Amino acid sequence: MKTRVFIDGKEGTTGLQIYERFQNRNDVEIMLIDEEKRKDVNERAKMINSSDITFLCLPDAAAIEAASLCTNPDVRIIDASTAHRTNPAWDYGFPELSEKHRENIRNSKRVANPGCYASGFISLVYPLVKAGVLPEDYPVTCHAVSGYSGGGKKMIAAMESENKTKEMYSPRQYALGQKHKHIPEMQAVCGLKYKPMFNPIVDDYYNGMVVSVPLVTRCLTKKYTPENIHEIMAEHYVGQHFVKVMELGGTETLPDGFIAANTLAGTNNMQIFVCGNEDQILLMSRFDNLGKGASGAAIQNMNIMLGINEATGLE
Ligand SMILES: NC(=O)C1=CN([C@@H]2O[C@H](COP(=O)(O)OP(=O)(O)OC[C@H]3O[C@@H](n4cnc5c(N)ncnc54)[C@H](OP(=O)(O)O)[C@@H]3O)[C@@H](O)[C@H]2O)C=CC1
Ligand SMILES: CC(=O)N[C@@H](CCC(=O)OP(=O)(O)O)C(=O)O
Repeated sequence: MKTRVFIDGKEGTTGLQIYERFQNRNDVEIMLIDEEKRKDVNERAKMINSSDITFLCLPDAAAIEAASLCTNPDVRIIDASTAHRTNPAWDYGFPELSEKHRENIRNSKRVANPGCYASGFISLVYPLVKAGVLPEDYPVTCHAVSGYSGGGKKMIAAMESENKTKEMYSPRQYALGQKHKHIPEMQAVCGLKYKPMFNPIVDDYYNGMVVSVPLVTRCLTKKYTPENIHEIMAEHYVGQHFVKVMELGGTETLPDGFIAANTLAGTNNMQIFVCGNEDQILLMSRFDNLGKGASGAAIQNMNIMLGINEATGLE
């Protein structure tokens, strides 16, 4: 029997990508809502309650509303929005973090898909807190660059409009007040005592991102070298299909010393780099904000929930 899937917000950036990634799958039946009724609460409630799995690809308020419309206890929900990521009643959809995360997702009725920047940050910080390398009170800082599709339909329209201003052709740093919506999940999932400083930059290309976390080795729980950190990261992600720890220093992958943010666009892969020297270590995570940062991760989570190969439809 096919899995009946409803995508609430199918006309948006994430919803459309999920829909497109299902096109070659014959184990899934996509439930289509009448175009004029796609924002009609009663019609959406009907669709949600007659699905096996519903994806929420909506602004936060609409995602909270959609979850409250679900009265059928058998329906499983995967929410791509920020709304439920630190809600303890929901499971955080990052299966590579630990066997427990994967098992929780497998058995879950409510999965919160990680934020794109948060995915990169957590992929770097979580293993080091867990291994006791990074003290919980470390003053973590993070810089990141994203393609403009991360801003959804509105930003895409602005970046592709004829009225694009001169500034929009250059990288633009934002969230200057340190209130970015991903900071709470970064702190909570990693178990950090204090909020990380987070400095995102959006640039003039469609998709792909790099998230960087610098570490000063004298402030770690003891003196660690890049080799030590690389070994810990490699061990943490050993055997993972989508998350790979690259060679130390990026010597083969980045021979010219540049890390471009768009090379994994269109994939669900994530590459982790450990660079630097014995005083200062730079950790970087590269992936697609629309892939492992959104729709790819959402489908990977669905595959795990269905008990099938997690890479189904994602190659
Ligand atoms: N873009 C990205 O890289 C990522 C986005 N996300 C998250 O996923 C969610 C969706 O983001 P994204 O796809 O970028 O956003 P978009 O703005 O591209 O799409 C949102 C969609 O939801 C629709 N919508 C809005 N309100 C309602 C409602 N009440 N009922 C039904 N549909 C509604 C919109 O309709 P209309 O077409 O009329 O505007 C639009 O089609 C957000 O919470 C976002 O934060 C998560 C990870 C990455
Ligand atoms: C470039 C850009 O604007 N990016 C978005 C984040 C995209 C994303 O992942 O948002 P979710 O929280 O829904 O996951 C932002 O900074 O708000």
